[in-house]
Amino acid sequence: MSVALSSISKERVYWEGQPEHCSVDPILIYLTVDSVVTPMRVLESDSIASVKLRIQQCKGFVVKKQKLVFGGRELARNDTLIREYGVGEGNVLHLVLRLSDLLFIVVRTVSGKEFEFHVDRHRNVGYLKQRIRKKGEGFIDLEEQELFCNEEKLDDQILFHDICKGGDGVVHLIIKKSVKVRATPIHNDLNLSLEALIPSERSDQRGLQLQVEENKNRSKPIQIAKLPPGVGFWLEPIAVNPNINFLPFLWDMINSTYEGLKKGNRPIRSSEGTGGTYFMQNSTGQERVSVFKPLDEEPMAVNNPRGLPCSLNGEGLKRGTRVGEGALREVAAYVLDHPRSGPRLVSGEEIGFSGVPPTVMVQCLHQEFHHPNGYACSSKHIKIGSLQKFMNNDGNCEDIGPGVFPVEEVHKISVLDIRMANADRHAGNILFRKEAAGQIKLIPIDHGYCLPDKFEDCTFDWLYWPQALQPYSPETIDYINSLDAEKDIEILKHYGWDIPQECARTLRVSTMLLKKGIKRGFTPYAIGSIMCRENLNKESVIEEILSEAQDSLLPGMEESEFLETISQVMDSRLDKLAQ
Ligand SMILES: Nc1ncnc2c1ncn2[C@@H]1O[C@H](COP(=O)(O)OP(=O)(O)OP(=O)(O)O)[C@@H](O)[C@H]1O
Repeated sequence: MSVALSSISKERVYWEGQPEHCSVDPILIYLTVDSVVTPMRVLESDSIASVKLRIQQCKGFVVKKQKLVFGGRELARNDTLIREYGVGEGNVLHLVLRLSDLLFIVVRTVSGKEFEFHVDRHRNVGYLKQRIRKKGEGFIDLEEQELFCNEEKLDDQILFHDICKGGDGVVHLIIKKSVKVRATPIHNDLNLSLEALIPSERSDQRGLQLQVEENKNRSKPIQIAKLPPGVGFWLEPIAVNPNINFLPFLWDMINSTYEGLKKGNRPIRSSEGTGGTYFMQNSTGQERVSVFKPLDEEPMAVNNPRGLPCSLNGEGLKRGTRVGEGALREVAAYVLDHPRSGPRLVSGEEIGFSGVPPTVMVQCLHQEFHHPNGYACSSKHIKIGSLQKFMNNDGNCEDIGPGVFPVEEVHKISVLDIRMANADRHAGNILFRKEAAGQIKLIPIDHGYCLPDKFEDCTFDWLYWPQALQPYSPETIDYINSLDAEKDIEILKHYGWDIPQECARTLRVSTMLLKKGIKRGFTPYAIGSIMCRENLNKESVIEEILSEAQDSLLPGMEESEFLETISQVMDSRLDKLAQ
């Protein structure tokens, strides 16, 4: 693979901690991040986890925020050796950083009093002022504040994202009355200083000062983006089947997103995720109402904003998926997440058994989306993608230990992932919310890699959570028994997705496995383990079952006969496992 991509950073080629006595010769590979290419030496026998650790040591990017991609495939298994993924001398690895949308902000007054806030990097300065007002009532008069950056007044509308271009940093604010401001951008962190007067200090006529300091390595001033005024937009649901009426709550989501755009509240691109994910705001701009994921910005798609190369053969980042089909799969996951009372078109209920947020296919036009080849307000630039309800949350499951999750919450996710053969269930794709009673609710998101046409990349982080070892409750067993893969395929067709035969087979086989598993009293762990590979090169039990059935496949055999064979092979394998 060619590496003449851009300037090569002058960092050390050799890693610190490289064992000198190492018997295996190191290989030279190239790491690209933000279009900067860094040569690095690693051992072919290094695991993905140790390569990530080296990247953390060298570049400071926290391991769990790293996603490595090579040859169009995510190097998702941390315990796998890089040579098992086929990485060799001279190859290029793409590093995608999943930055947190939350910034940690410390506001300090001149008297040294400190307040701490977690503020979304897409919030503006005005929003922070409101938070300060609530928290610091009585000693900070925000009416008198003026915030400046680089000697320019910081408008209330300016987003922290535009101030803090680097990683998920800590932001220090000091409030004063002077308008002198200095700003220095930094690589990972941004340190803002905003000094405020407490009432007794106001009399000394000291003013407000915002300083941006920190990171010694870079000195370029921050460019605060001056957004042009809104130039038009478009948002419309796509219904392939004109007989389908969108349920009222879906219209609410679409309409409030539309109103937000109409009021000029621009889509905000998430810092997390490998594809383009945009938070859509309501008409006041104070709330997020939906999340738009355009097809052409998916990982490996032509307009991916994270610098990932285009797929060469059309395969997506996970085996058995196609680039440009993520939105379809997102919608399919919602459509098939039936409420306990039955399919949504009958029950009309918003949230299904597993809690997938309401999702529809839309077309949307806005200049804020990624248009690397220029933008014009024309139908040529309309993007098609999934629009999903924004779910208020307190973070994702990577942020906290799984011990606090209720068993039923983990089980509902396991049911979804097994039947959809989800190839992207890492803990970051489960949001959590603390309910009023202190209970934790899990919200599964990001289903663009479900229903692959092969099981190779299925991985479930919950497999290693203690709740996965608990048996399913009778209610969950009833729900599983009510599932019908044939009806599901019909429902998808009704919604406009004539699912390819191989993906339909995945749905049939995984639903079959789930049902046969619970009949034998298997736990989510036992069923999930059958579906996931233990390591990269060892086929999973489900893959072995399919191969065995394939071997007895006769020319001209109908799909139904093939499934019958799979069923028999599966029975005998499961019976052995049950012994
Ligand atoms: N429905 C939702 N409600 C609230 N936040 C959401 C929702 N969907 C996505 N997000 C936020 O947007 C971020 C990026 O979304 P998402 O994970 O779907 O993108 P992606 O590019 O597919 O990511 P990944 O790298 O995990 O494949 C998530 O980490 C989450 O914080």
